[in-house]
Amino acid sequence: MYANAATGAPVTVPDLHERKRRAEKIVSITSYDASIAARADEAGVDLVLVGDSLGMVVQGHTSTLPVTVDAMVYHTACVARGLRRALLVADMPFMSFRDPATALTNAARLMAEGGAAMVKLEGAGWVCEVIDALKRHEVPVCAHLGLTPQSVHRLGGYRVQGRASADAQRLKADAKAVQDAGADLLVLECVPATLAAEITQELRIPTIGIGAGAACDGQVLVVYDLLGITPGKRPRFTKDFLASTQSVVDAIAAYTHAVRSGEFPAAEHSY
Ligand SMILES: Nc1nc(=O)c2c([nH]1)NC[C@@H]1CN(c3ccc(C(=O)N[C@@H](CCC(=O)O)C(=O)O)cc3)CN21
Ligand SMILES: CC(C)C(=O)C(=O)O
Ligand SMILES: [Mg+2]
Repeated sequence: MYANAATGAPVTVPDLHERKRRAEKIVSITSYDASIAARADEAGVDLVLVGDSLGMVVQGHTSTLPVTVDAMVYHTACVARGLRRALLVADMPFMSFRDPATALTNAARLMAEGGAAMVKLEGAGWVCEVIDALKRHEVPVCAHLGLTPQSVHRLGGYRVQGRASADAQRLKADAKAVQDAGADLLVLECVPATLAAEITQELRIPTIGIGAGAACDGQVLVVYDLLGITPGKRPRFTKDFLASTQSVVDAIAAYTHAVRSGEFPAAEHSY
């Protein structure tokens, strides 16, 4: 049984590492407000992410780049008031972690004003030095590799990453590098399922997939995607869980169950 879901005890960073050891899936969704956060907590979600996707799904921009630290702090504080048990993770927005000193200042705001227990940041390379600085100052870190939406102008669109073998090798090396730099968790976004499976097996730290297949140690979805609210063409990796349930809590609970049982994501949601 999932200890924290059964006991109501708060989810901690060591709990997530224990989950990987026991092969128990980690369930995560995004939230941007107290009401959805409360429903996610009630449905048994382990980790709630205040994603910079809020720039697109809340603010209506076409990318995540316009999101400010002030906006992230505001939404993180809103979500914190809705949570009792789930671990609260906040995205560091574009340019907010461009050097270690800036990253420390902004992570401090997300934690002290927003109530986040962990921050997430996209990339490897020079980002490893930032991860190391955050960890030395007791900030738990989630790394994020594969499709990193803050890189949309370099990537040329929201496309699957790591399909060519050279790209796959670089992604594996980056995953090891962020782990060695001190990351506690790794989000893998839009990468082939076989590559995500190999990275998950090679790493000590848990991987959380979005469009990265079922072998990851956990899954995350943008909450409006799993409630079928997002307008326009939906990415392959999403599923509307509200379509077959009666309420928002039931839909989030159905997603939670489907991740824990390994039913979601299926092959049709993977690359
Ligand atoms: N509503 C929402 N859901 C998300 O998952 C999400 C956001 N917004 N905004 C920030 C980023 C952008 N994301 C995206 C957006 C589009 C695709 C997409 O259309 N992917 C194609 C892949 C095409 C290919 O094969 O390369 C797909 O059809 O799934 C993927 C991730 C993920 N994130
Ligand atoms: C989709 C997740 C991983 C994210 O980074 C976001 O919501 O911003
Ligand atoms: Mg994000």
